[in-house]
Amino acid sequence: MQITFIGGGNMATAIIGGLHQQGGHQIHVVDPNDAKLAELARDFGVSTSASLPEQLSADDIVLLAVKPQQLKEVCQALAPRLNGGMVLSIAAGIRCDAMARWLGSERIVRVMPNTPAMVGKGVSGLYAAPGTSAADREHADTIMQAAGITVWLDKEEGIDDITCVSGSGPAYVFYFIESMIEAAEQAGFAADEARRLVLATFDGAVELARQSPLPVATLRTNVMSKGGTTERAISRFEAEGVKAAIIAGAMDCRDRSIEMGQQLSQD
Ligand SMILES: NC(=O)C1=CN([C@@H]2O[C@H](COP(=O)(O)OP(=O)(O)OC[C@H]3O[C@@H](n4cnc5c(N)ncnc54)[C@H](OP(=O)(O)O)[C@@H]3O)[C@@H](O)[C@H]2O)C=CC1
Ligand SMILES: O=C(O)[C@@H]1CCC=N1
Repeated sequence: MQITFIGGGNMATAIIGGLHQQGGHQIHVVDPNDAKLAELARDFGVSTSASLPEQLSADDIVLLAVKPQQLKEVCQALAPRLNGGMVLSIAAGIRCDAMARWLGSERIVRVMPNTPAMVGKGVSGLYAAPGTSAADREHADTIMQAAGITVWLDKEEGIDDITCVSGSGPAYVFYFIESMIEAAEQAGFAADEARRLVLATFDGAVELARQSPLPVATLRTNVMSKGGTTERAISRFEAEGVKAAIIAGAMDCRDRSIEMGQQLSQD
C-alpha cells in the first residue's frame, strides 16, 4: 500500500515503526521539519517532502497525523489534491462530519492509536464514517494491525471512550513506572538497576495477569500477606485515593476529547 503521512511527529513515527517492521509498504511523509524528515528517512527508508504532493491517486491512503489544532488547515489544503482517496485521521477529538466538510469527501476512518505501536504492541480503536467501503475498512485494519491490535467501534463517540483507556493510557503507565523507579532509587538502587528492576516487575506482573485465569484483584491480594509489607503499601495508596485519582483522571481525559471535538469540529 502507498501511505502518505501528513505530520511526522511522535505518533506518526510510532506507526511508521510498526509498518516498517511489517514491511511491504511504500511510505511518504510530509512534515515542515527537515531534521525530523531526515531521521525518518534514515531509520525507516521512507520518502519525504516538506509540502503536500501536487496530486494523490484514489488508491493512495492519506494518514493525518498533525495536531488537532492544525487539522482543518491541512484538510483544506489536501482537498483539491485528494482525488477521492481514503483518509485516516488519528487526531484526537475531531469528528468525521467536520473532516468531511473540510475534505469534500466522506471516505474517512478515524483511528485512535497509541505509542507502543512503535514496537508492534499498540492498540488502535477505529471508527469508519458511512462513506467508506468494506475494502477501505479492511485496508485501515491492515495498516493498524502492523502496529498491534485493532478494535472497531460502532459509534464515533467510542473514539472518546478508547482515548481515555488505550490512547492516553501508556502515559498513565509510564507515570506509574516513573514513580516506581523513583521509589527504587530512594530505596538505594542505582538508576540503571532501578530501571531494570521496575521494568522487569511490570513485565512479570502483566504476563502473569495475561496468563492467569484469576481476576486481577485476586492476583493483587495474593501478594498481600496479612499484616505484611504489601498490605502496608496498598493501604497507603487507598488512603491517598490513588485508584480514585486514576479513574477520575481517565474520565477527565475522555471529557477533554469530547470538548476538543466540540471546539475544533465547528465551521
Ligand atoms: N502522541 C500520542 O500518543 C497520540 C497522538 N494522537 C494524535 O496524533 C496526532 C499527532 O500527535 P503527536 O504525534 O503527538 O504530535 P507531534 O507534534 O509530535 O506531531 C505533529 C507533526 O506534524 C507536523 N506538522 C505541523 N503542521 C503540519 C503541516 N501543515 N503539514 C505536515 N506536518 C505538519 C508538526 O511539525 P511542527 O512540530 O514543526 O509543528 C509535527 O512534526 C494528534 O492529532 C494527536 O491527537 C493520537 C493517539 C496517540
Ligand atoms: O494527549 C493527546 O491529546 C493525544 C491523544 C491521545 C494520546 N495523546
